[in-house]
Amino acid sequence: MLTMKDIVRDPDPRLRTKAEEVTDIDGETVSQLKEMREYVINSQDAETAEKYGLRPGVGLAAPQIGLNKRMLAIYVENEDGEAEYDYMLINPKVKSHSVNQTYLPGGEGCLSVDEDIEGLVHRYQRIRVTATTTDGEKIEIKAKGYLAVILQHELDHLDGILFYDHIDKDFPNDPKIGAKPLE
Ligand SMILES: O=C(O)C[C@@H](Cc1ccccc1)[C@H](O)SCc1ccccc1
Ligand code: NI
Repeated sequence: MLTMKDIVRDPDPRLRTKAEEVTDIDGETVSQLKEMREYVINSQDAETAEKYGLRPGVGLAAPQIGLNKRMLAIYVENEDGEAEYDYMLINPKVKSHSVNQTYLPGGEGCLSVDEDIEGLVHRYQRIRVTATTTDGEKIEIKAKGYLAVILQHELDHLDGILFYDHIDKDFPNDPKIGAKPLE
C-alpha cells in the first residue's frame, strides 16, 4: 500500500513537470492507479490513517508518487459513508469551463506541500472533463462545486502546477470580483 514515504514533496522537480499522456493502459498502469485510489480511501479511514501516518486526501495525481503519467484518483464519501465521487481518470482533458469562479474559503492544502500556505485559490465553478477509464472506456464528467475544485487541483498536478501558484501574492485573502465561496 502507498504511504507518506511514497508521496513526492515540493520542491521536488517531478512536481513541476508536465506529465506524459498514457499511451498503453497496461496492467502496471491500472495497478498503479488503483494503488493511488486505495491511498485516498485509506487516508480517510481514521484508524488506517493513524496506524500508517497517512495525511488525509480526497485526490491524488500520479506525479505525486513520482509517476510521469497523466492520471489521477478522486474519492469522496457522503455522510452515510458511501462513495459520492469515485474516479480513476487516465489522460483527463478539460473540454470547457465556466467563466465564473469559486474558491474554498479556508484555502487549499496539498499532500505534496508540507507547509500550510494561506490564501484563496480561485477555481472555475464548473468544468467539463473527458478521460479514459481503467477499462479503456471514454467518459465525460460535468463537475461543479467541490468535485470541480478537487478535479482542478489534481489536473494542475499533471501540468506541474501547485495550488499556491494561484494565490495572489499581494492580496492572498481577497476574493476576486464575482467569485463565489464554496460553502
Ligand atoms: O494533494 C492532493 O492533491 C490532495 C489534495 C486535494 C485537494 C486539496 C484542496 C482542495 C481540493 C483538493 C489534498 O490532500 S485534499 C486535503 C483534504 C483532505 C480531506 C478533505 C478535504 C481536503
Ligand atoms: Ni495536491
